[in-house]
Amino acid sequence: MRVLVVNVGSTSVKYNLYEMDTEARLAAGRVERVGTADATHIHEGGSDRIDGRDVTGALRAILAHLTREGGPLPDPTALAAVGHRVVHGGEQLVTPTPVDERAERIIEECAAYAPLHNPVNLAGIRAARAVFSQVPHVAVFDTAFHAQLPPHAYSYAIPHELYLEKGIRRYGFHGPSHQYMALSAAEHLGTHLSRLKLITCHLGGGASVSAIEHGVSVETSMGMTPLEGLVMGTRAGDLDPAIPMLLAKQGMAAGDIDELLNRRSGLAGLSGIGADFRDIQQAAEGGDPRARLAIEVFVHRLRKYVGAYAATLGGADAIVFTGGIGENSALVRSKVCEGLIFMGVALDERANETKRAADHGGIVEISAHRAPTKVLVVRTDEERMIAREVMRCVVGPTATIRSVRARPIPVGVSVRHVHLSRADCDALFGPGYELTKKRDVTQPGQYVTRETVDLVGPKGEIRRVAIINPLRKQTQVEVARTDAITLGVSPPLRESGKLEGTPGLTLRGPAGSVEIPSGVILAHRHVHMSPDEARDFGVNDRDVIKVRVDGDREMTMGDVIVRVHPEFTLDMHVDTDEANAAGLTSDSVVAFEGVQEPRE
Ligand SMILES: Nc1ncnc2c1ncn2[C@@H]1O[C@H](COP(=O)(O)OP(=O)(O)O)[C@@H](O)[C@H]1O
Ligand SMILES: CC(=O)OP(=O)(O)O
Ligand SMILES: [Mg+2]
Repeated sequence: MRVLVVNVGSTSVKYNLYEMDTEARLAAGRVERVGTADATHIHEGGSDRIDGRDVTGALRAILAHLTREGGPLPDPTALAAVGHRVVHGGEQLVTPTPVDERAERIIEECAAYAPLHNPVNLAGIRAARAVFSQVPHVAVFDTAFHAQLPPHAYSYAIPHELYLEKGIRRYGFHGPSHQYMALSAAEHLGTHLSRLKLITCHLGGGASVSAIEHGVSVETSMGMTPLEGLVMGTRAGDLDPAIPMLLAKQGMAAGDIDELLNRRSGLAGLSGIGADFRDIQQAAEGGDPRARLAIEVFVHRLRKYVGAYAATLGGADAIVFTGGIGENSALVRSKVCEGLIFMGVALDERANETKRAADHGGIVEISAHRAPTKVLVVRTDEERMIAREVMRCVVGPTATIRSVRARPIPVGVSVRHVHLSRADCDALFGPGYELTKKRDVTQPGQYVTRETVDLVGPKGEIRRVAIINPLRKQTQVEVARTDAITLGVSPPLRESGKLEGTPGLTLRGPAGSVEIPSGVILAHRHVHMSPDEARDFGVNDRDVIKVRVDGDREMTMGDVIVRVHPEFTLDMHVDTDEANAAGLTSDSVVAFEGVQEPRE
């Protein structure tokens, strides 16, 4: 089932299209500078200027791109649902909600609490509902992951009636990102979430930090609105609440105060340069004192929260960083962690400087080897979390993949087959015979032929065995152990092409028989993948990995060899014995569990 996730920001529309059976990302892109004459759609194939004067225009361009000939969604009705990130749903909308008129109305009402986000989120929903009118739309709220904050964390120390009557309390935001960080950290550390205490820092345009205990958010820095807490691109974060009152008394209008604290403060206000951390970092390196101050205030505030949350949790097993700044700024991570040795934090500065989450399957450890508190950098994936919630909402809880980083690998069950050499093909089918194509197999350029051969062994024979073309240098016969017993041969477990010392067999075709002296193997299970996919998994060619098989015959399969080649597509090959033992078919997926042995 295909799910499109749309994340509409103030100036951009980001989207991801997933095949949720495997969580494969079929397309991803964004339209930048929405609302201007320069709206640009950036996608896998490059970038196009589009008519994106409003969100509807941007979504039309995205739809046209997805449904183009040869695109990932040739038939728009193949879409199962559209998921929308919505920042605030107030008290009424917390769990993922199918969008209808009532939901739209509540999101509109909550715009007062998230002025930078809800209006554009709603515009995105309305435009997408117009463009994709046939499918369900689901709103997934930033607040959901914080729904279990305890009362002592969500209550402000103001008259309790204000909570009871007006719902004034801490809600917390960036839920999908904090959840993703927690799940990734648990997978990386090989410990169940229920045994972990984590401090997760999402540092992007907006920034927030959460304390997560047993997988539950127990404290978070954003409040009633996404204005409280850390220093952000244009938002002030924490400040004495008397300041806006003073400004109001001096005649500043409420709308202007809102504008000041939401759009003209934070890094932009302190530095006078703008909201982009890269520009500020560059200016600071050039000696600009206001840029330096902006970074110092940013880091100081974050350290304060990290220390406070360590106290809240009674210590932390890991600190996790993500978001444009968290993922990319070694400077910020280094300054935040400086002097936190009292709570077990020590960075491996070299790893901090050089390692990138994106190059290590989305998560990388940058703490010193024996430091008790791990420091992790994660490439967040809010959209994947949202897509899962959409599936839960539309199809039901069983539809979602449990593993977090969920990197499922499709399975191809490889039935016994033969690869022929030119000479053996001639002997079996006649000189110069050209085998004809029946159907493609998953690896590009390879196909099953209409012709078959019989295998004749000392104990028995197996008729009409498939041939896979193109021809090879040496004939190779791949059988399952059960087949080998039938034939009366005893081939070793081998990788394709490694045929020294393997037993032979007789092949029988319409034009004659050949006795091959060697070439019979039990194919070693393996995964084909492209270099991009390998990078995504954080594995290298010839690494040995483990995968988990879910289902009625759940098991872990080790000794799976990774084979990387630009022409490979992601696919794990097992033989029929292995497939039957594990209940796998060619429609199954397995979950990547980790590297068992790196290539020596
Ligand atoms: N290499 C980098 N070094 C420092 N900061 C970076 C780097 N790359 C991106 N950033 C910062 O990340 C922030 C944007 O974060 P991001 O998570 O992409 O934004 P958003 O919250 O809008 O989705 C910007 O301040 C940007 O300058
Ligand atoms: C809630 C919030 O601040 O989101 P963003 O970081 O996308 O602005
Ligand atoms: Mg963000």
